[in-house]
Amino acid sequence: MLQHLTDFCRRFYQSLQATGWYKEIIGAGLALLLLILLIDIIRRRKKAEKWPAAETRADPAQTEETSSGQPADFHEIPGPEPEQEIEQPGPAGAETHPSPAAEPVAPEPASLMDRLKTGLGKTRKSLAGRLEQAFADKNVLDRQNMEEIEEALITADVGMDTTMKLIGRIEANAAQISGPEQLRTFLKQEMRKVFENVAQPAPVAETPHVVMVVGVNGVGKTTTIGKLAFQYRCQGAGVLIGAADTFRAAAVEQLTIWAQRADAAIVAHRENTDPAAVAFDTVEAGISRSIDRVIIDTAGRLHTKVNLMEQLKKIKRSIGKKLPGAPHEVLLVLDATTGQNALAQAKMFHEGIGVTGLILTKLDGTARGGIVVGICDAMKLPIHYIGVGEAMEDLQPFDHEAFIDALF
Ligand SMILES: Nc1nc2c(ncn2[C@@H]2O[C@H](COP(=O)(O)OP(=O)(O)OP(=O)(O)O)[C@@H](O)[C@H]2O)c(=O)[nH]1
Repeated sequence: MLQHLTDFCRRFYQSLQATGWYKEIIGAGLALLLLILLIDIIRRRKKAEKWPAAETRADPAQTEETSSGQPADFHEIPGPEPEQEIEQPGPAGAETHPSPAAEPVAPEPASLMDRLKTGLGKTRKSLAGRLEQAFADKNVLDRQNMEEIEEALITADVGMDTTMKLIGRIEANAAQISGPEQLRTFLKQEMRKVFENVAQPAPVAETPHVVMVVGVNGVGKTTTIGKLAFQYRCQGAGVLIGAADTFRAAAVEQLTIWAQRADAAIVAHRENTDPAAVAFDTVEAGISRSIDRVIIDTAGRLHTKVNLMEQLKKIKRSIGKKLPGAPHEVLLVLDATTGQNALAQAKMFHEGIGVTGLILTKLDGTARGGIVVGICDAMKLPIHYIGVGEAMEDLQPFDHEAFIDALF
């Protein structure tokens, strides 16, 4: 064999020599090789710049026949390099271990507060400015500055009902308030009561902890799921996302990109597959692989005649069928810039499927951050997270003390 190869090479070299321009051919071959190498290096650099986090993807979901009886048509994130995988589960009930990539990366507390303050800057500027203005030429509360305070709260989108409650409390305590500083302290104290009057998010007690995420289109649901997955990964949890918004191919693609960036696995079926089947299969994969957190994305609008709430109820039932007691949370994503519209959506979803907590996004882009107080007061639902920017780290666990401090 080696002999044949050597003979072939010798004959090829001799025939090249016979042509008289063999040097040019070898030179051109080498130049072509160099060019290919150069293009490959540039391509790799560009890829690394675009998706720095995508190189540490988590393991995709299982690919065997789905529980819904369909052939496995998952289109998943390709598997990671072996050393980057989420550790495979041990026997049922065994503790799961995060992959090396899932080492907790605690965000710096100082920068969290800074980001919150920066995000709420517009609301703070408007609210604090108006409250200051109300006492510009006096140091007592009267009808005129009470009206200005009321206007300031309504402009910040605290909502009519909550504003009227706060105004009533200010009037009842008018003797203590003679300037903007005292008013701020009093309002902080009253807002604190609103938040403390609401049940706190339930602790994570079961594995997998299943979170169903709902909300109308455009509120930032996909982005929020990516950021949420990132938060969980930072806590060292293994995360599996179910792409149950199957009515838009773009939604699955977008979610897949966010999953890659957050280093989470994803289960996605073909477009128009029954979303309840995707949810069922995701929970099944989560159980079989001892994943800590399962996040189910859902549609915000349907292109068919199926009623959205009926669809969401079906998804919820299908999750519960696979894992009794799940979903453990139904989180509603609301766009804070839509003000009272967000409150209307909260009422609609809560009546329709029973929401357990809220996530308010885009608080950085609005002077109406008071909606957080109003919505919490009206719905008596805990706020789990707030979005204060478009970056991966810009979803923050809601801390009402930090929020109130950033608001004034
Ligand atoms: N400034 C800011 N932008 C945000 C925030 N959260 C989401 N966004 C932006 O809002 C836009 C919509 O976000 P998506 O995640 O695509 O919203 P969606 O609800 O999934 O909407 P569809 O894809 O239409 O279903 C994107 O440009 C996000 O970057 C936030 O907290 N602050």
